[in-house]
Order: sequence, then structure tokens, then C-alpha cells
Amino acid sequence: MAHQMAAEPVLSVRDISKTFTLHLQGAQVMPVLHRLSFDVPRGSCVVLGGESGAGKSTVMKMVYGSYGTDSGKILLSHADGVLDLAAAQPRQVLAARRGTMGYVSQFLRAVPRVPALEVVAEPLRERGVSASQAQQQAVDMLARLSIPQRLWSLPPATFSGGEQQRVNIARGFIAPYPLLLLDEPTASLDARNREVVIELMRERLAQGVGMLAIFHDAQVRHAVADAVVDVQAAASVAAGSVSA
Ligand SMILES: Nc1ncnc2c1ncn2[C@@H]1O[C@H](COP(=O)(O)OP(=O)(O)OP(=O)(O)O)[C@@H](O)[C@H]1O
Repeated sequence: MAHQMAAEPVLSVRDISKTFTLHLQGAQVMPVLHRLSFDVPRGSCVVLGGESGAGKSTVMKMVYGSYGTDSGKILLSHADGVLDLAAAQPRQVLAARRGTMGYVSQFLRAVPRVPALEVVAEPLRERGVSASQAQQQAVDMLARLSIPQRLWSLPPATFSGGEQQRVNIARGFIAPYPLLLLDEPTASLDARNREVVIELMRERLAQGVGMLAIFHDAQVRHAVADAVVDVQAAASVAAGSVSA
């Protein structure tokens, strides 16, 4: 795919490893990843591949800073410099989330009582966009994702699974983040909305946004993936290193 490329990747993951310690099971140690490395160039979509349990979501959570990293570097181009997320302070991780990396998970973690329109506009407001401009863009995004207008002023807690997911996508795609982390963004969507999301992803890729994604849907993967990273390989070495 002829996406715009720049020399420096927006994300560079270098030799990351992760082991979970299961405290409820006598501190049993469970290695998940061993020295996984990959880059996410600007304007390209890198998909995490591998079987269920290989560690795809774990990699995503390490990049977003929700899970710690045992060793290795997670280098993010952020604020005219490079931030190693694996060694960053919590406030630096929060700044990176606000300014540089957006996250679209399968489920919306909605704040109670906040209307859908506000939920979607919030990432723009956090970036200093005026209330009226943020609201207008949120309206455009909700309409594009076929959320009925009668729902815009309601909190998404009672929306259907697919509606919540579309609010989540609207929120994730509204701000111009240089890096998007996508964890099964189309899992509960119908074919028409899946097409809208594919179109949104292609637009952002053409604008130079880098994406790190988990897609189980082969059609979505085929439509936007530039490369697949085999998490399985790092997972098998991790598992093997225990029995060795
Ligand atoms: N917080 C945690 N504590 C302990 N073990 C965990 C934790 N998170 C993940 N794991 C384990 O790490 C392994 C990898 O899980 P992960 O969710 O990353 O896999 P995945 O490749 O995303 O799987 P799937 O495709 O099924 O979503 C699994 O064996 C899982 O049980």
C-alpha cells in the first residue's frame, strides 16, 4: 500500500519482554513475551498476529502504558522528541495519551451521565479545541457512524453493544493523534458500519497516522494491514525459556 512514509517510525518497540506473576497461585511465573521488536511507520497499519493467548492484547496494553514492561524499550515520537514508554513516569504516559496516542478498545468505558456528544468531543476539548468546534466535529463523526440523533444527548451506558462501539470509534478517531492503537474496533459492527470504519482508517493512514491493531476479522485486516507482527514467535520463546 502506498501510504505516506517518513524515515522515523512513530512507534519503535525494541526487545520487549513480559512475565506475569500469578500471586493467587503461589507466585507462579508465567512468561508471555520474549524480546519482541517491531516498528510502526507513519502512515502504515501494523497488525499484531498470533493465536489466542499469544500476548497481542498484552503488547497493546504495554504500549498504552497500562502494563509495565520487564525489559526493552517502547519508543514513541512525542512532543518533538522520543519518549520511552517502558521507562516513562505516569505523568509522561498521560501526556502521551492526551497528545499522541489514541486507543480504541472493544468496549466503551463510559463515564456515567456524560452525553454521547460530550464523550466524543472530549479528546478535542483536551487538546484545546473550542467547545463549539469540538461539538461540530463530534456531530459529524456521530452522523458518519450512523448513531441516531435522538441518542446524541444521552449517556451511552444504555446504548446497544454496536452503538457503544461506534461511540468509542468516534471518540478514538476524532482527534489527530499521530498513533492509534486499535483493539478489535469492528468486533460487533454490521457490514455497513465496518465499511465506514475501514474508510476512516484509510483516511487517517493517508494523513500519515500510524496504527497498531488487533483485527480478528480477515476482511478488515486485508483492507488496511501493511504488515503483520507474529507475537506467537516471541510467545513461544518465552514459554520455552521456562522449561529450558
Ligand atoms: N493481568 C494479567 N495477569 C496474568 N496473566 C495475564 C494478564 N493479562 C494477560 N495474561 C495472560 O497472558 C497471556 C496473553 O494474554 P493476551 O490477552 O495478551 O492474549 P491475546 O493474544 O490478546 O489473546 P486473544 O486473541 O484471545 O485476545 C494469556 O495467557 C493471559 O492469560
